Amino acid sequence: MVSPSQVYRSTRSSTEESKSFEEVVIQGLAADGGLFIPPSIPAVSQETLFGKWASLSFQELAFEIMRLYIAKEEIPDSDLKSLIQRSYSTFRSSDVTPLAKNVTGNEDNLHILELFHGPTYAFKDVALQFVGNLFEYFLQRTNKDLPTEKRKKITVVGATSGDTGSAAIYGLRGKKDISVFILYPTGRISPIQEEQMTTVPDKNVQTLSVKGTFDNCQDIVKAIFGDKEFNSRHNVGAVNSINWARILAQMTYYFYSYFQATGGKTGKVKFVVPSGNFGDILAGYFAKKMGLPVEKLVIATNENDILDRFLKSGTYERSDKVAVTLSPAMDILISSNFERLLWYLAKDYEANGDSLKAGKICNSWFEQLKTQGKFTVDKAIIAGALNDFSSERVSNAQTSESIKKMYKVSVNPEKYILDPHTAVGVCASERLIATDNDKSLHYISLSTAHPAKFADAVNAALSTYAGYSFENDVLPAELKKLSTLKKKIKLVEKADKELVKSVIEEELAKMDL
Ligand SMILES: Cc1ncc(COP(=O)(O)O)c(C=O)c1O
Ligand SMILES: N[C@@H](CCOP(=O)(O)O)C(=O)O
Repeated sequence: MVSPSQVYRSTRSSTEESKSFEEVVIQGLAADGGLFIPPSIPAVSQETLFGKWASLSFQELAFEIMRLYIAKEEIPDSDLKSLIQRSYSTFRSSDVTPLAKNVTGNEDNLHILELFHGPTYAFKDVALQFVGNLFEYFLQRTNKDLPTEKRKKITVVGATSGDTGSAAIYGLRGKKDISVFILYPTGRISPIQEEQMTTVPDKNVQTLSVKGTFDNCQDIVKAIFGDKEFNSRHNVGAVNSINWARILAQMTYYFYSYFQATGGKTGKVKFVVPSGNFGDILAGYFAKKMGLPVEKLVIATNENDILDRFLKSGTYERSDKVAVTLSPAMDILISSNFERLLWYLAKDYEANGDSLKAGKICNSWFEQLKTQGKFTVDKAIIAGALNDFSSERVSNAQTSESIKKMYKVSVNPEKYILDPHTAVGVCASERLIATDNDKSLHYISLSTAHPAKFADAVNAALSTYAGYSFENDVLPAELKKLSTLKKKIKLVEKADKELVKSVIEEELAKMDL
């Protein structure tokens, strides 16, 4: 039987309509512009968590979690297990997401959750290796026994500020019946990120370098999903965290690292998450709501601080201009996934648990955002959000200082090198350690990328230290060789939906898949 957490609805819908897991993965964004969510979050008992889940491997845990959100009728146990095994066999660590415990060695209980051991050295691999295999699985099943001309094909269109793009490309390269188009803002991603995306020779992949910002790219992608005619012609698929499967796959590491930090027991844990589009920390929210006893989820932002401002004021307001920071993957004005959290808050604190009403409320907020550039929520909503979240804003200078400090004080291992996004989280963690002043708390600070991806920021912080060498200490051989490979980039001179659509059609014809 299909359980309530295995059917989905749009955050903006006020009708009874619901969708299956396969439908939401393939469709990506709801037709009304909302995001898909399971209206009911499954509860896991403390006995199951600490009596069973605490001793599972990463892959076993992923299976238990995903099973709660995907009906057996859609993916049988054996197929789901094999999808999970294949997805994490590409990681360089047997733990998939290892926890560097007590990096500062003292009694801070500061643990760094290393999420960068996948093929593209960023946390996105944890979800996108799985999503790539999931697309392939659903398409193979749909196309089984169909003649070539009748096969369903998917055109993936994604926006990136650097990391999603390469993780999506590595998850989908060479996959049958799938073409991939990734939009990124020209000049606003790091050289290694650009090399990772543009040196993949597979003919089903094309990167589009768009003159504009990440938000321009993300807006174009969402508008393309809303373009009924284009969408029905090309079956547009999503790899951004608007795709529910991204959030689902990220839940595993919250449970797994919690058990590693506490030795499999109940403990006091805060997760500190460098945040931009709110996809990563949202997975932590689901873990908490499922029953993982987390004290707080801490949103760490850079100078693009819409989330921090919202939690402090109750107003969600788009700034006029994106700040260029040392953590460019978080240079985002609108946090796409925040809409999912707002739906649960509306349901719990304004709609008396009524999903249809929550959709109506959410829809009116996002209408206001579109027409007035902002909306304000009731105090009860903010109070509800503060039960689960707190936030910290970290400046460029503090980010750089955090990289330096960790290099100097780390003992486990010594001279630990943070990427600038991770440094935003670590800076926030250190503030909390000082203000909480509670030795029983564990701080799990999420490390979202390998430092090699952000050479300029890391070198600017560390190059004056005797003995430090980026080439020897930071850069993996696999990334070193990228600069020697041929690049495949298509420049898009204007951030314009129609122009992007025509480029995609032109390139699709050339791919001839
Ligand atoms: C390295 C890195 N850190 C942090 C983030 C922020 O994560 P999220 O957008 O899920 O909040 C991103 C981009 O998404 C990223 O690439
Ligand atoms: N920081 C991201 C931006 C896209 O976010 P997503 O999580 O919604 O895919 C990136 O690196 O591209």
